[in-house]
Amino acid sequence: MKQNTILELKDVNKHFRDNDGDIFKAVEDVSITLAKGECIGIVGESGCGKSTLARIIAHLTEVSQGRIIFKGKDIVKLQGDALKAHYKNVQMIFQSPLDTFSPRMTIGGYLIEPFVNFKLMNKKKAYEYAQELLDMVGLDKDYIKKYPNELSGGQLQRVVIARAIGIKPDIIICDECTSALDVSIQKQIINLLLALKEKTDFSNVFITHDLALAESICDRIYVMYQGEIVEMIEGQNIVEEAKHPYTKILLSSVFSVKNFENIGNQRIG
Ligand SMILES: Nc1ncnc2c1ncn2[C@@H]1O[C@H](COP(=O)(O)OP(=O)(O)OP(=O)(O)O)[C@@H](O)[C@H]1O
Repeated sequence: MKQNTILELKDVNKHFRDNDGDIFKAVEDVSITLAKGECIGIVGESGCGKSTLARIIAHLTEVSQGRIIFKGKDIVKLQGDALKAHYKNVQMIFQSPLDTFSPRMTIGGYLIEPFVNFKLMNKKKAYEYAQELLDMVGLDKDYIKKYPNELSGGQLQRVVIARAIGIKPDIIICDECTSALDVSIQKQIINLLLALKEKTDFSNVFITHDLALAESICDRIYVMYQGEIVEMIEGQNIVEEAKHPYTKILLSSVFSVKNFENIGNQRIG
């Protein structure tokens, strides 16, 4: 393990049983590492096991086999209070922000929930902090009183990011966190994540089917195919470095790097 490694998955497997009782291997012998402040990408087509792997990292799904070393300790068997405490360390941002909210809870209520639940601060302090967080993600402080249906998808995703950042986790997992948004809004959210990452130095697991997007923001990319990691590539050089036939197919079918670069160069503030 490298000195600055924050997370290491060693030969992790997740098997499900289908309706006939047969075993289905959703994640097979996956080994990955994540260093402090690093952004790794997990890329692959729908159904290859990306979300299952994300849930394993966040400890929302138990592994069938393998080890998960977080800050030097195996966390696979964490339970009770220790597990509850660990949930603070890893935050997830999902594809569809609206699913994350209860329609009857205000944005303020949503934002203060973890701080009050984890007993990190009292309600008054949490409300003040929630306003700071809204400001940090480029939303007006008055949004605290609004309900989810009064915000756009992009604004809701900013609120989700605000809450995740506010907990000061070591790791943020973004699971297709921009896929449900319009292209221009996607770019704003990515730029926001990059800016916040610079400020707060969290480590990032970025899950996407979009190799171009992964290439533009990740330090390293793991390519996943049918539950296995088939290739690991250092970011920025996917086209030159890709060796595995599956990665090459992804490259040729999923996107045009050139087109994305043209859009990608126009940063939205
Ligand atoms: N709880 C479960 N029980 C049975 N099979 C499951 C379960 N969760 C996931 N799977 C199966 O595991 C495989 C991987 O699913 P997963 O959601 O991890 O893929 P994915 O790459 O994230 O796909 P997508 O991008 O479409 O979400 C799929 O075939 C899925 O049907």
